[in-house]
Amino acid sequence: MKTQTVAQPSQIISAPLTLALSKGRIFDETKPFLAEVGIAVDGDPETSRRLILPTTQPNLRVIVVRATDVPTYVQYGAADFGVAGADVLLEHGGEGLYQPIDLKIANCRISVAAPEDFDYANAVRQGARLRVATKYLQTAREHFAAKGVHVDLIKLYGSMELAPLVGLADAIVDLVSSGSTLRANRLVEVEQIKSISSRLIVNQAALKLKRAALQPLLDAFERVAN
Ligand SMILES: Nc1ncnc2c1ncn2[C@@H]1O[C@H](COP(=O)(O)OP(=O)(O)OP(=O)(O)O)[C@@H](O)[C@H]1O
Ligand SMILES: O=P(O)(O)OC[C@H]1O[C@H](OP(=O)(O)OP(=O)(O)O)[C@H](O)[C@@H]1O
Repeated sequence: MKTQTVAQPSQIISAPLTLALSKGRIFDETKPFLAEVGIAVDGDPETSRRLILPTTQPNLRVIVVRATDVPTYVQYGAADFGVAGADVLLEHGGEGLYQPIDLKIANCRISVAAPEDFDYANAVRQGARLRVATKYLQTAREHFAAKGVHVDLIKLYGSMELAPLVGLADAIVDLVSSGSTLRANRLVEVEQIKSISSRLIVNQAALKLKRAALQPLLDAFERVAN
């Protein structure tokens, strides 16, 4: 990721825009993209309960939503654009969204993991029916269907690593980055399904109706990403 200095923000946003971000890594890792065009967010979602944050550019505000909700806000036009992980976009389906830029942030992978003492390869070979816990039902369903593995999927909303430790599931489908969460819970990654990074997503109608306002920001995001 490289940064450059370009035009003053007052010159570049010609209509009111709303950017949807989730707090944590997406918020933190999006800040350098805004800094590229001289914009800073006024407020910190880690310490503030405010969900609408102004920025140093009067025509840009940030809304703070759950990571899984970012595509929904953008799809319905409640936000003009946003940043969402490919994992979240795969589950959402991408309807109504234009996905122009891979920002190459929040990099990880979505994988199958199982307890160290579970012979996953053998279970698959023998055609066993596996119980798999995940919040990524769509991705998991497609992955196992493509392999011809029969699975019962159990929907969870977090802490997937716990499920095999207490007998809820044989395996999980979850995000892996450093691998430390798996190691801490004596799980091993048995299959990598897909590399994940975050994308800029834009409401398709906003792209047409607010193109002049959005384009300089899209250009700046593209410059920083590449
Ligand atoms: N350990 C990780 N390392 C790198 N990127 C990650 C990691 N975990 C998640 N991500 C990426 O960052 C995105 C946001 O993750 P984050 O942990 O902030 O939200 P979340 O808790 O998964 O979402 P929600 O609050 O909706 O359940 C994920 O969708 C994924 O693309
Ligand atoms: O391989 P690792 O580096 O351990 O990262 C993987 C963990 O990160 C994600 O969780 P979450 O976003 O809740 O965890 P984090 O914010 O603490 O990374 C994911 O659901 C894993 O639990």
